[in-house]
Order: sequence, then C-alpha cells, then structure tokens
Amino acid sequence: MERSQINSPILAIMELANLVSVPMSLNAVIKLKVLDTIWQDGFNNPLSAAEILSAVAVGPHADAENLQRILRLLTSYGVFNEHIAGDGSGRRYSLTEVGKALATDENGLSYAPYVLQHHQDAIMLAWPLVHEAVLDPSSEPFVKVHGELAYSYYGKYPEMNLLMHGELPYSYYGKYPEMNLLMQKAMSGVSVPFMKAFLDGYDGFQGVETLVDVGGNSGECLRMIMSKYQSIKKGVKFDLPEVVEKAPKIPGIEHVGGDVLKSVPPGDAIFMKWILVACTDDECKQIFKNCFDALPPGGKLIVCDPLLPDRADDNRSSRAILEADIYIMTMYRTKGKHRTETECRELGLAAGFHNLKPKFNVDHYFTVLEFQK
Ligand SMILES: C[S@@+](CC[C@H](N)C(=O)[O-])C[C@H]1O[C@@H](n2cnc3c(N)ncnc32)[C@H](O)[C@@H]1O
Repeated sequence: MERSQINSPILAIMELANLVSVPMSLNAVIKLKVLDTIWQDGFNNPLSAAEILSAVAVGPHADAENLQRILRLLTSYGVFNEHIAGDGSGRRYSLTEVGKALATDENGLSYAPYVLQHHQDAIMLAWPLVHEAVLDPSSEPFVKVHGELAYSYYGKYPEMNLLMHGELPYSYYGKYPEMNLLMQKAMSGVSVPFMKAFLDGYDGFQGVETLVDVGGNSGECLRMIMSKYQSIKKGVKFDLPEVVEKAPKIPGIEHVGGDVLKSVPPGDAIFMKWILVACTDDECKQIFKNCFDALPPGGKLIVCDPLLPDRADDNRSSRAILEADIYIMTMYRTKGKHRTETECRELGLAAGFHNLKPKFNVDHYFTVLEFQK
C-alpha cells in the first residue's frame, strides 16, 4: 500500500500524541530566524541547515543536524520545500507559500509574531489545564495559572522593544513576556494581509463619515480602511486604555481608551473585528447593545469574525477555527467562544439590529456580517 493511503488508528494516534512537535518546531525556526535567512530580498534560495546556521551567526555550538530534523518535520507540514541533491549527499530547504507568509515582508510584517504570541511562556503554562475548563468553567485555565485574565496580564508587563527587534540573544525569548507589544505585532501581521483582501472585495464603507473600530488594537486596520475610503473624515480607534497607550500614533485617527462592555464611542458605522470570540454570550449581548446605542438610525455595524462550521469536519478552515476556539476557551474566556453564523446573527437581532446583506467571506477564516440599526 502507498504510504499516503495508510490510515490506521495507531498511526492517527501516534500523530496526534506528538502533534505538539509541529507548533514548537515552527516557533524554533522563527526564533532562529530561519525563514528570514532563506527569504533574502525576495529570493528564495535553497539553503542547507549548516548554511542557515552560519548565516544567522548563532555561535560555534549550534547543531546543523538538529536544525535539519526540525526542517524535515516542517517540510512534511508544508512550510519548507526539501531539495535533495542527485547523489543524496545533502538536503537544502526553500520556503513554500506557507513559509513565505512567515518571513518578514517589506513593511516588517509577517505571521511569525502571531505564532510567537501563541507560544509565550505565560500561554504555554495554561495548556495543561484545558480539562479544567470542563470541570470548572468559573475561571479560565490562564487565570488558574496566573491569577488574572490574559488582557490584564498583557498590560502589566514591560515593553521589550529590544526583544521585538531581535536584538537580544535567542535565550531571552519567552523569558520576559512582552505581551502587549507582541500582541500588536501579531494582530498587524495577521490583519494587514486580511484587510488587503477584504478591502479589494468589500464596499460596505461607502458613504461613511465617522468610523469607529472597536478593539482596533494597533490602528492598522482602521488606517487601511481610511486610506481606501476618503469619505471617512474621522476614524476612532477604540481599545483598552493600556493598549491605546502603547499603540503607535496615526495621523487622522483618534485613539480612545475604554471598555466595550461599558460603552462605545459614537460614529455612523462601527467596525468590529475579532472581538466577539473572546466574549461570553451575555457580554456579546451587552456589546451589541452598546454598538446599537452608539449608532444613529440607519447606522451600520460591520462584524468580522471567524465563524464555526455547522458541522465539525476535517477541512482546513474548520480545523483552524475549531483549534482557535479551544485557544480562546483556555487563554481568554472559558465561556467566550466562536459562533456559527446563525448564533452570531441572533445576537445582533436580539439587540434590535436587522440583517443587511448576505455574509461576505474573505479568506475561509474570517466572515463579515453586516447589521443595520
Ligand atoms: C483579537 S484582538 C483584534 C484586534 C483587531 N481588531 C484586529 O482584528 O487586528 C482583540 C482586541 O480587543 C481588545 N479588547 C479586549 N477587551 C476589550 C474591551 N473590554 N474593550 C475594548 N477593547 C478590548 C484587545 O485589546 C485587542 O486589541
């Protein structure tokens, strides 16, 4: 039988039992700057593990054989292409499209900070307590370990600018939780490519003059919307005060700190991306109500979230969202959750909104739903 056709339960269990090797190896190649070393000025030159190590200058004890073991695993998961010399003497690695998305682009962005952010020490410590979310949902596994919710924990730790810019030794990674700053890099790295695709296909911001981005984080999404829609005279980025404090100042954008559970600044449209998943149903009801109150009659709420499939299947989109759902349950809110389209729409309708348009799918991860007051 072809290897690709083997599908025994034992193999499936062996794969599942060791699956943690995959994200940890991904972390390793990011920390070791492997992706940026292979992807030089837009060239994707295959390199051997030894060539990669000598280019990143990690010191005399670095082990090329161990790096190659990591590269081989990630080749199997589609991050690298493996090139084997005709005589079988050596292996070299180039980036696949997945690998390229993890290499830093000309704007200093990539998906790599998102990967790092999901594997910081503080996050990793909570993972063994997933079962506690079932046994005792009254507090998050993250809270059981750290004594406070993730967002308030993020806000407490010092900025580690040096770490973010790669100017500290590799051994420093994860020791100092530079959480808010890494969160902002992670959000921009994921959201900027998404927003490019979204703005290419979606025209729902036409005629808007004041746009509020609820949970706007670094302000990058709002900046991109406003640079496409000149009709937007005022952009308000609304986020937690400690996030607003650290966010870069962007001309034309007012940064407002606050709590979406208390109130939302007024505008004639509200954009809310990747917020509801970390909220309980009761919190979502409050957020929809606060958005409703902040809008004039006819005002529009544009919700952009990953939506759960109605059926759990093994396609990549379903898996990516189902996996993120357990991340939310463990790290952010035990009863925060991803929702199906129907569940999300019901929350909006209950707050008094009516549905505006059919859903708009951008990239098989995020879906856009429009609600009108
Ligand atoms: C997953 S991030 C999404 C960021 C951004 N909308 C994007 O898609 O790139 C969630 C954002 O919600 C913010 N947030 C969390 N709780 C909040 C609250 N109670 N009030 C306002 N913002 C909040 C976080 O600080 C964070 O910036």
